[in-house]
Amino acid sequence: MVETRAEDVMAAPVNIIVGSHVWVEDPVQAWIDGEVFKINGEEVHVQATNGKTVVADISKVFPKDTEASPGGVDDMTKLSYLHEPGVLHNLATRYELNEIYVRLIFSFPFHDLTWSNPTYTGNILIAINPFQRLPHLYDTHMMEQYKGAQFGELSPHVFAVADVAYRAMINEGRSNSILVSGESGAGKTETTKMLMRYLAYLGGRSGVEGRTVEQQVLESNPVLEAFGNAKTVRNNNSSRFGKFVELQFDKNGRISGAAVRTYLLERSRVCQVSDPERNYHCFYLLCAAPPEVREKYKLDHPKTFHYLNQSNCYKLDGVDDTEEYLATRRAMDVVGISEEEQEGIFRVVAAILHLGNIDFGKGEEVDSSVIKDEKSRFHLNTTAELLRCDAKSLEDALIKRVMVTPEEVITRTLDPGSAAGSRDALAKTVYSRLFDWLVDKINSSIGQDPNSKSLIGVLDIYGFESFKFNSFEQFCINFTNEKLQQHFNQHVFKMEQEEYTKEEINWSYIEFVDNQDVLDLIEKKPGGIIALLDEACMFPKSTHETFAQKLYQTFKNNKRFIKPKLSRTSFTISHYAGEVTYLADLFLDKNKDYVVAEHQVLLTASKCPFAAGLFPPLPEESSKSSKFSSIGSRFKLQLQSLMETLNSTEPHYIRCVKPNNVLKPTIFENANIIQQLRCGGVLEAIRISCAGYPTRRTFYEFLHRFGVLAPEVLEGNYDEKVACQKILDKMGLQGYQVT
Ligand SMILES: Nc1ncnc2c1ncn2[C@@H]1O[C@H](COP(=O)(O)OP(=O)(O)OP(=O)(O)O)[C@@H](O)[C@H]1O
Repeated sequence: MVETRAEDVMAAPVNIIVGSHVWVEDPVQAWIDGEVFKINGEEVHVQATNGKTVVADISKVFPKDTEASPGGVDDMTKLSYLHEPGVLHNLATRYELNEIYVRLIFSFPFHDLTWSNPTYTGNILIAINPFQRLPHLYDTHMMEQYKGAQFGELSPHVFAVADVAYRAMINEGRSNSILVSGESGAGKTETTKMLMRYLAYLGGRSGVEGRTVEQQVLESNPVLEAFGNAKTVRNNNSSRFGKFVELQFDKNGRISGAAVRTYLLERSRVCQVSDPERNYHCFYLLCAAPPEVREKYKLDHPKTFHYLNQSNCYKLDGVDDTEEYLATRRAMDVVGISEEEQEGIFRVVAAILHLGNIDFGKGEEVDSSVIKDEKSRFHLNTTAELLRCDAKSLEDALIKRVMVTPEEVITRTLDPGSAAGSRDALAKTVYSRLFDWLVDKINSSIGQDPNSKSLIGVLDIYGFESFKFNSFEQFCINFTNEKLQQHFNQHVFKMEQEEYTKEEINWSYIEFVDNQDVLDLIEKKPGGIIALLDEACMFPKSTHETFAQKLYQTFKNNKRFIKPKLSRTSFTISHYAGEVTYLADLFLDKNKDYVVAEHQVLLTASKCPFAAGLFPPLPEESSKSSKFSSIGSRFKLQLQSLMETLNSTEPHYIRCVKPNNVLKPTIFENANIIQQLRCGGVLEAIRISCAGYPTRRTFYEFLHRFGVLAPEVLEGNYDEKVACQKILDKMGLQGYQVT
């Protein structure tokens, strides 16, 4: 078999001659194809098929495969030229035919072209969101087909990934993980659900009635979605948290337990929504509940609530909130949330809405406030009723702060702005505690299998983000992606090296982008950004400006850190996927992770066991000691533990791609997709792959395709292998291997 390195066959300028069919860059289309009509030194003149004439540097001109299959190929490594325009064109061709999956197999010099003994390790499945239901792709018939099918025999599919992970687990007794990534709206959650359905199908108990583990796992999705998903500009059903679902299997390959871990719920959404987005689904579905429920909670149309009416969007196309309410209740039944608990949950949700309607006016004393009017008083009383706490205590907890000094106890009042801030802080805390409670409940009700030796984990986590304005949330998200990228690099790199050594193939060190320096910049202790942020949060006099100055000083010579000119509070990190500028303005507030003592006391004393249960009394010690906890550091620890779990598994990668920003079928935006392939590490994987030996051909295939280059060789009566060697020598190619 002949293996050629990508550089040798694809980008070599020597291949580009007048008459060559090529790809050239285009500011609008990203890449356009055409024919070379003139070459002037390094300058290549191309007549593009869209009528344009383009002059490009020869290093930016790539050969086009004129013999490419009109339907595209299901595996990128079957492309003759594995370069960016080729990859993009292949995806576009397939997407047009509603073939939304393409795989990229890392190129190891397996001799066996039938792929009868491959591992799925090192493959990436690229999934392009179809933005339309394709039921035939996911029905039971399809699941039956993929069950135990030889890898590569059927088209690429999420089921194939899950099937390989499951088989690998059964056969080798190893844990596996499937990492699903992509930007918001790319299809991660849908993909994850499909994976879970298929794994439940493989590892479920057929014909068992009642609440099985697999049913509970599947039904935990609608519950988590009702409380953790919202409509955003980028996705009508956007998960505002990261999720790792761990399915545990017994020795017979049956699902015996499961655990859900969640990451960083977006708390600010509870009290701040911008048009045309929505708050979390649960608020709207409760406002659309049957009349007796709404009456009980004194609910009205969402537009009457401050936390919902900051945006004009109340309804979602094609979604009936009343039906969603009932479906959520049913799902809660299945996952084992009792009637009483459900009552408590919705009472808390309603209380948050009423809480948001409490406004404050100026009090008589300086910097003090009062409940603004009768309407606010009504909502204050209703909130207290729903939370089963004393209305006066609630009022005090919102507008007063008690400070205990060694000498005396001082009561300080808050001005109306601070009181509103205190109200919002309470709403966010209660909501995030509620969400964590749901996750814990789902976990305890599904149950863990302590005897399970192997698991399959599915990670559905936010992809790299870079907006016009980026804040602490994007910082944490991009930190996550740096971690995952490092995991990916290490895995692929290690694996390639092992394969090459096994095959006794000469290879040079593949220089891949190592992002350890970015990770150090962010998480190193002491001295990394998270550590400096914690320090700033602990120091009472810090402001976002002093924090930013500290960063500028500390990382003056760090090549991954840039201080933007003219800015006093923003900083830029050079991430693996590109530069992102963060506004430090809210970093300190957003990093602080403490519950106002007055809020804690208020809710601990609630007569509603459910609400009080969300605020267990703090152990004596921790309330006294000033042990500092921050969102950033806690998240860092969570990520560390996730990485440890992932490192003990065999990973499989699915990169979801969002083909357009209008969320419509059939629209394929080249530049947008290229950007995602870059951020998602796909192009990097191709680069690593190209540095190896990605193009594999049997001797027969090679002779058939390239024999024309040396007809005399074909005529000679050579052994196939020798003939291949002669062709390669004649063409002066270097870096190939014949094995
Ligand atoms: N395989 C699919 N078939 C049909 N529709 C899909 C598929 N994948 C995604 N979609 C559509 O795209 C929408 C967005 O997908 P999804 O919610 O899975 O994105 P996401 O990557 O999880 O986004 P976020 O990060 O915002 O949660 C879905 O609501 C659905 O309408």
